[in-house]
Parts: sequence; structure tokens; C-alpha cells
Amino acid sequence: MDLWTKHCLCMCEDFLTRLSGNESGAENAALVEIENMVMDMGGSMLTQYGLPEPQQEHFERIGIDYKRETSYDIEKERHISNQNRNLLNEEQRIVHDSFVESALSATSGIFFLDAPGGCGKTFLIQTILATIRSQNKIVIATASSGLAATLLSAGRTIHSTFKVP
Ligand SMILES: Nc1ncnc2c1ncn2[C@@H]1O[C@H](COP(=O)(O)OP(=O)(O)OP(=O)(O)O)[C@@H](O)[C@H]1O
Repeated sequence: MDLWTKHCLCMCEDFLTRLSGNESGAENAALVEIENMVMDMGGSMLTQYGLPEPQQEHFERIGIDYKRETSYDIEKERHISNQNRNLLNEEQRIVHDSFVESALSATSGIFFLDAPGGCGKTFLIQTILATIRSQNKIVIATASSGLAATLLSAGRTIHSTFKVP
């Protein structure tokens, strides 16, 4: 418990950002994550080690990632999608529509987007993210570097998202 009290703030930092400053939510999310890790390693509930009991019913084992990916402001995403779609050029529109159709019809597919710098790849990807999120579907935006991830709405690195070793 002393360790938790001492390092609680640091361990909650990322969750605090993700949960827009909700301190009790962030503390709970950190405890849920720790408990899940401990359980994955064959350990016990945190209370067995004298730590506070996380409220797992809010997060369940599926975790905070699922919560975040299902907590977008649908109206805001719809607004971004509508606004950007009207601006797409013909090529961007073809890619947008093909990708969205494939994603929403749950057919699998691999799309490779390549164009010179400044041609609108990021703009197109942002539009695709907003279109899919506006339909209350999950789309996970990842990039190979942290810097590239910051260009995407709710983008994260591939490493942290998929636990790439
Ligand atoms: N269809 C569009 N309508 C209006 N603005 C656009 C459109 N496509 C791209 N832009 C704008 O053009 C600029 C360059 O686009 P973007 O950053 O998406 O290019 P990029 O291909 O991702 O570039 P890089 O490869 O250098 O990262 C941005 O300011 C973006 O908002």
C-alpha cells in the first residue's frame, strides 16, 4: 500500500489524460490494469495484497481501451466526417468509400495508401476514422512512431496498442 500511495500519481498519469482529468476514474483504471496483469500472471485480486479494490464492473477485463473506443462523441465525428467528405477530391473519395464499405461490411481487406508528401493521406485517414466512428463502430488508429500517431485522431503506436514485443 505504501508503494501504491507513493507512485499512484505517476501510475495514473496516462489514464488521467485518456479520461479527461477524471481522478477517481484514472485511479480505478490503473488499479484495474494492475489487477488484470497480476491475474494474467496467475496472481490474486489486489485486495489480497493490501491494495484498494478496483471497480471492475465498469471496465471488466476487456479494459479501458474498449471503453475509450466506444466513447466518441458521435455527433462530433459525424460533423467532421460530413465536413471533410465534402472536401475530398475524386481520388480521396474513391479510397474513402472503398475502405469504409469494406470495413462496415466486415469483409476483410488490406489497403495500402501511397502518395507523395502533402497530397492528403492524413486528411483522408482522419476522414475515414470519423466516418466509421460516426456510425458507432470501432476503428483503431495506429502508427509505427509516436510522432506519426499524434497526427491521427486518437492515434497510438502499434507497439502499445498490440503489445508488440
Ligand atoms: N481534400 C482536401 N481538402 C482540403 N484540404 C485538404 C484536402 N486534402 C488535404 N488537405 C490539406 O492539405 C494539407 C496536406 O495534407 P496531409 O497532411 O493530409 O498530407 P499527407 O499526404 O498526409 O502529407 P505527409 O505525407 O507529408 O504527411 C493539410 O493541411 C490538409 O488539411
